Amino acid sequence: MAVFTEVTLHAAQALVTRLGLGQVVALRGITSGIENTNYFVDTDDGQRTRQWVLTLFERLSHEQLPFYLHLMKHLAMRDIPVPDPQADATGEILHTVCGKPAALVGKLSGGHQLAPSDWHCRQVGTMLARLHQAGADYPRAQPNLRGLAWWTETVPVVHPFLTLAQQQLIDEELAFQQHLATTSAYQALPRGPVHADLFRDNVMFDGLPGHEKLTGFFDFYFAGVDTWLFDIAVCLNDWCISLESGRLDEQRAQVFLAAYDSERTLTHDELRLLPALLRAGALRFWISRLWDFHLPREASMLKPHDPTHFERVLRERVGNPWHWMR
Ligand SMILES: Nc1ncnc2c1ncn2[C@@H]1O[C@H](COP(=O)(O)OP(=O)(O)O)[C@@H](O)[C@H]1O
Ligand SMILES: N[C@@H](CCOP(=O)(O)O)C(=O)O
Repeated sequence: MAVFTEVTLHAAQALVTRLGLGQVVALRGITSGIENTNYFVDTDDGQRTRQWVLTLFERLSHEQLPFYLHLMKHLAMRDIPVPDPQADATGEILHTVCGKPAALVGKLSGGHQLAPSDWHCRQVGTMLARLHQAGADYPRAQPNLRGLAWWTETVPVVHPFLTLAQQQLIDEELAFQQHLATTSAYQALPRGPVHADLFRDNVMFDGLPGHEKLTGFFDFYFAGVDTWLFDIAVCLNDWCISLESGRLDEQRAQVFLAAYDSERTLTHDELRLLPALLRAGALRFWISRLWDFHLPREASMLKPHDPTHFERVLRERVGNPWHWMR
């Protein structure tokens, strides 16, 4: 469990009072997540009990956070199902709790689909395309802070922890991605705000088994302006693969892409560069998992994700490039 900062009832109540939401009736640390401190908070204002998620940002600064929080508000206002950050009487949505930047957002109903079927992939593909389109006129800009510049800076940091074969793979892939970024086809890819971490555990579904409905995307704290194709690749690499082998499940990948494409038609260059971006998506999470695994931060309870998973995914994407045919 990632509770980097212990939040007292007193501190939670002070925020809830400032937001005019009544009394805190329950406060419990959340037993997952690796970036931020998260708590479920239930409040009662005398009329009704409501459920929230309190996030204390452990790495992101007060300067970086307005991009994410206002993006969530922007998307929520355009009917994309995302948690809406709560404002105080002055309209401020970025708060301070225990000396850390913090936000209080609505709790989404339902749970994760950790073994997704075509049914779930279709809904995620459709909603991702809607999110990209709804975000296109978002006025703030911030690059994907886990993009190429960060990979370039972080690969040397994790290098000493790798075998020679791993060093070779990571170096070659980084060089490949650095070259790709200089090409005119890559630079012309459509772009805008992307979630950039839309894994199975960042989407909620609710409803009876086999009929679950997507209730929301959350955890926007890796979002940034990047190519829409990168977001698609991150999703394919998680929603549409066999977790054991890292191989793409072609059926689910077809369904995901067809659903996305029916909302926003993928361009010729997006289809052509998809195999390269699938590699980029794998590299990005291999690096961050290596970094979290070998250079962990202090946390009261924390279970790092397995880096070897994305090493396998990357080897697969390099060895078996996959092209989608409409
Ligand atoms: N808005 C929300 N609604 C419902 N559950 C949430 C919400 N935000 C976070 N959670 C729960 O908290 C867990 C950890 O949140 P997450 O954002 O993934 O943490 P981290 O940013 O530390 O990786 C999620 O897996 C989910 O169960
Ligand atoms: N999805 C990433 C880790 C980011 O953590 P999250 O809990 O915020 O999704 C991974 O799987 O490596």
